Amino acid sequence: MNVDGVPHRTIWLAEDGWSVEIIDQTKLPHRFETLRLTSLDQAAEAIRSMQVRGAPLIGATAAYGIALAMAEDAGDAALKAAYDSLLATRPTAVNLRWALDDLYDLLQPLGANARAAAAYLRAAEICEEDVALCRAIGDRGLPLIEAIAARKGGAPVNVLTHCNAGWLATVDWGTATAPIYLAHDKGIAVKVWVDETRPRNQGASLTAWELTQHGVPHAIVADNVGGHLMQQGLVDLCIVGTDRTTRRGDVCNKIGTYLKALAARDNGVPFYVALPGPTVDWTLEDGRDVPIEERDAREVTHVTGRNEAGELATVEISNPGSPAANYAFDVTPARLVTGLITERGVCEASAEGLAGLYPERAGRAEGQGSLS
Ligand SMILES: CSC[C@H]1O[C@H](OP(=O)(O)O)[C@H](O)[C@@H]1O
Repeated sequence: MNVDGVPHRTIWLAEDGWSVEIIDQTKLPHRFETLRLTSLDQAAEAIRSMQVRGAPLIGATAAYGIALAMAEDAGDAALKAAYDSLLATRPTAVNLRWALDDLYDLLQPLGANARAAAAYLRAAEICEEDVALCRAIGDRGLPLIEAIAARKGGAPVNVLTHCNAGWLATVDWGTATAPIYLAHDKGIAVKVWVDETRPRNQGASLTAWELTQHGVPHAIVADNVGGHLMQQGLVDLCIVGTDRTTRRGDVCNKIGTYLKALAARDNGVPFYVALPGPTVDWTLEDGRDVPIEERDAREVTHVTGRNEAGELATVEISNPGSPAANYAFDVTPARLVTGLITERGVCEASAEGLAGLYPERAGRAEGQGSLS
């Protein structure tokens, strides 16, 4: 999407043809800085430190991480070590394992001298595929917003979203935001309630920044406000992203998503989840089996922002010495999900719904072991 009017993606091959550039999302919204990755370790650290984040973007970065590793050493041991190193960065987004398996299955049969070129080619393909998948999610989700707009006779469609499932979470377009961007570009009045999304504040710092860049009306709200907005009839639709959705439609997403789904159900607000095919984990049935990342407690006890002097600073916001728990994701059971917006269409959050859109994958899933 555009940054100050200039088209950008979140990750791209540098002009030297081998290093990889990313937007350093830990600096947003106060600094727009790009970072050049020149090694496997830098790619792994970019994922681990959330310089890049969001399931599809994590997958794309991992793919380029393998390519960077192959550029240095394309031997069997190096390939396996790169796979293991990147897999260990973050446990929840299934796109990470999906991309690593894709690259490994492609490269393992090749001779070492062919692996680097093949890896870079496939990483670029994964990025292009993600852009197309997310754009298609926009097309598939747009009618949901249009139908509400028609009912409201021109009054804004109020959409609540959680965390950042925007173009910063993908290579471009985003998942939850793709229908919003298309509706806005089509002249439909939308207003986005942006959950700040503690503790990393991806909503307040990333989604709000994206929407501002695109000119989409929005308001940041504290995470605990959403239920009140729904009770007051101020939310017409919830659209969130996901890091891993099981084959029966259980949705693992940023912590707090489950609570929003409960409030939506209690208030009759449609609750949709937007995802591309690679975010479905066909090997898992029950969402309670999805590995939930626990991150550093310091992300809860401290916050980074811009001080009065305009400098980025980190401050302690909690009682010094008090322990903190930092669960990064939760699972929304399929029964609370109105529908899944995928690049192939909108379906029920159920095994039948997903199998109907992805018959070739549902069939293969029988008997597969679970992905970690
Ligand atoms: C389109 S995937 C976006 C998904 O990823 C975010 O998690 P994180 O920022 O920790 O990578 C969040 O769960 C979003 O919904």
